[in-house]
Amino acid sequence: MKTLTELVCIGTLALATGCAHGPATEDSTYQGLGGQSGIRKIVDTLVPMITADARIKESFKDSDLKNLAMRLQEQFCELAGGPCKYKGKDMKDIHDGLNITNAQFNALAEHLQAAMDKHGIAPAVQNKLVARLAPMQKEIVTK
Ligand code: HEM
Repeated sequence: MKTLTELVCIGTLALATGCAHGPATEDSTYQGLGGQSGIRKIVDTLVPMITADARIKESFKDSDLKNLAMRLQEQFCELAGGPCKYKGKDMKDIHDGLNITNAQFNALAEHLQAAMDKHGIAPAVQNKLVARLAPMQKEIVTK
């Protein structure tokens, strides 16, 4: 078993190596999603799935779907460690008053996974993105 000192040394070495290569940006998830064009394809598959699903489509009846697609692309790109900045509204503010349930949140997450499957995204990469979206559940679900 490694001693604490050894572990600290390994950690320090890893940090030093990271610093030598510039700021540590975790972009393997972004690359795994296929970069900007891969993310665009996923979102372009996802949005029609959302608006066709009886469990959630009612919420989007007055929505600007072009704007939604653009914001989702920015958001997924940023969360995946890509070179984007989400410029949309605060997650709590935009979803407030929609009375979204856990089941509806899960429905959207399932569609996202199906869209990623359709574009051949590796399960480990899918899991990373979904794990980064998961903390938003408490901001989005109000019912
Ligand atoms: C993983 C879960 C979800 C994520 C990451 C997410 C993300 C987003 C984003 C980025 C926007 C755009 C904000 C903006 O326009 O500035 C948005 C808007 C919206 N979301 Fe969600 N959302 C999620 C779940 C849901 C669910 C489950 C529903 C409804 C059942 C929902 C309904 C809406 C509606 C109605 C809008 C407003 C669209 C518009 O009118 O422009 N969202 N969401």
